[in-house]
Amino acid sequence: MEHPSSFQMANSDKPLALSPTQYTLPESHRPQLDRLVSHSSSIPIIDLADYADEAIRAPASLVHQVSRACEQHGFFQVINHGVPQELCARMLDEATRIFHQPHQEKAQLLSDDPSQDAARFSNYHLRLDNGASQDRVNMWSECFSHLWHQTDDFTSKLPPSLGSYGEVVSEYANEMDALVGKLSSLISQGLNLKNECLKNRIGGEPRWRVQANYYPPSPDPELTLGLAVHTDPNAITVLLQSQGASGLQVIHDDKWLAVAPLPNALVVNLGDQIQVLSNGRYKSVHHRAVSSKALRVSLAVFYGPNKDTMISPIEELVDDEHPPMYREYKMSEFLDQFVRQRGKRRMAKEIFQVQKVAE
Ligand SMILES: O=C(O)CCC(=O)C(=O)O
Ligand SMILES: [Fe+2]
Repeated sequence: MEHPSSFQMANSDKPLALSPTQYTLPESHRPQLDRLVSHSSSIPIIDLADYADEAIRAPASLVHQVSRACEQHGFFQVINHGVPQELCARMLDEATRIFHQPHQEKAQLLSDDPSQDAARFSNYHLRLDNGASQDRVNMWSECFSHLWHQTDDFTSKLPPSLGSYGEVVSEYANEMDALVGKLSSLISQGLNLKNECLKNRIGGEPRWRVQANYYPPSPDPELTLGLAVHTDPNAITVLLQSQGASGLQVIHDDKWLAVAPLPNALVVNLGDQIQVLSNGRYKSVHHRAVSSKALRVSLAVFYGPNKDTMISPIEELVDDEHPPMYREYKMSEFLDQFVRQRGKRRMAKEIFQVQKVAE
């Protein structure tokens, strides 16, 4: 058995052993997998077959399904989403391959700086409260992330060592652009807004970030975590996950709900900016990735406002009965907060919440 040292988990060809200090969660932070709410219930599954063009009004039943999912779960899966199945498979293969590159190649892109926009490998951690015998625990995962721009030279900005990853992610991200267009239109319609309202508020030069997550088989899934509980800081996230092992869990009614990988489905979740723009009507929901005995790979595409964009609740959603829940802020302010609270259960949007005045 091998103890994974810094960032070589995906490179080991032997089963990994748990080092007691680096990756083992103290009892107070273990995932308590046996307390999971039953696998029979899940997040909504929404069929997009009847919605091909973001500019047209969607059938009322579809808008209703999306709106209910956004209000009640903040998460749903989409099927018949228009992204070719063969491309999704290639994308996951490429993501898996880059984690298997020789460690020396990956080490050159290793960075602990969360504000870095260029491609980087990293490993998340959980900061423990003062007084615990250890102050941090590494997550049982490796991540690779970078910004994506819809420009011709995007792939040339990625390190050449990544090989064909660049072309595939570019093709995939173009598909995400089309899908996110449909999703933001449906979400706008659910809020009784014009189709293009959310897209306009997020802005003509949105920030797109891609993050591949590699979760190696864990010797004891009860003692490790793939990704600690968090909400996404962007507007809309689309997650592609490998088949087989399930790992994503979302909070629903104060309980953990597992999001089973469905063939040919993509997981959609709302990020913090939709909660703010919708004046609290649609929820950015806490989620985490738990470990399992099998390998799991996922690839998240994050769509959100760029750093210069001003964000505040949309005027049409504010009235006497629904006063603004958040003050206006610049997205860079939000991201600064997000980085500052790293390793913790973040409360970034709460910083911008309008305090209720006691009557
Ligand atoms: O891998 C997953 O299921 C979750 C990934 C995730 O939440 C993230 O990258 O923000
Ligand atoms: Fe997430």
